[in-house]
Amino acid sequence: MTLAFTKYHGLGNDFILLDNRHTPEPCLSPEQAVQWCDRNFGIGADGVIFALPGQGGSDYTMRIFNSDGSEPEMCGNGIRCLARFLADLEGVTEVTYRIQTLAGLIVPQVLADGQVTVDMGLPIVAAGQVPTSLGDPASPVLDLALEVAGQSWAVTCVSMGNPHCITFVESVAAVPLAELGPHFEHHPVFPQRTNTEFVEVVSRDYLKMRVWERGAGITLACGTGACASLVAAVLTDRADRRATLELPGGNLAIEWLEDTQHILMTGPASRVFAGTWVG
Ligand SMILES: N[C@@H](CCC[C@H](N)C(=O)O)C(=O)O
Repeated sequence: MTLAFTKYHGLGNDFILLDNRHTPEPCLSPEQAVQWCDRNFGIGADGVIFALPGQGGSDYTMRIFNSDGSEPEMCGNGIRCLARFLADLEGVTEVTYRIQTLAGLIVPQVLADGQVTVDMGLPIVAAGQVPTSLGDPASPVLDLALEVAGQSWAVTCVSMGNPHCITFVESVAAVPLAELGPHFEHHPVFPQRTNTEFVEVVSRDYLKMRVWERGAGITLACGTGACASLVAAVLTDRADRRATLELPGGNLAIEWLEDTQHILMTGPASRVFAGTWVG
């Protein structure tokens, strides 16, 4: 099979972008996505993103397969990369897209300075919709005790269309992420698994975050995770509604708007190389 692809990253969270605008189904299977994401035997990436035709009035549709082949509902760094990819294909430098995703309609705006601002929609905090079996299904999970790997953690759960479990710690550098991540990801209280963020509050407008992603493991950044972490920090009175989220791969600006209750995320999206798969 011969197929053209382009590699992008958002703060080191890297993706293979495929121009799939002419057919409604992804051109790769989940199994092929696993092969393409392999960093030794394939191209190497945290996921594969498909630019599909629009539906229901949207300009385009985004679908994504994680590097383990699972399909998440949304991807924050990924949708910035998709917006940049589409702008590059269309030869424009400033544009706003309406993108349909499994998490609903998401609106990225490509800016002239190279940044991309995304209206990430509404956060979801009712436990039953994250989803988690922790606490009362109709209420938020805020600093609830959860036993993981023989230790009790105070967790807060937020969905940005995909599930996130946020734990506030004194030092993110001290967290044994590779050891703890799989235990959180596959914990029985998360029926669809979960992304797992550890957050250190530097100030009410500056948070440090590290992430173990569902279906991808440790990544350098997670856009939906940064949004979920800001929401968790506001709900537990640790942060204000606008903050910088410092990730190992760089910084994101996140704001939870008072009027619409939508989350805005601003950050870069970088094109790295284009190639042809000949496997
Ligand atoms: N890194 C992404 C999240 C990608 C999906 C995640 N692994 C999941 O399965 O929910 C982001 O930037 O949001």
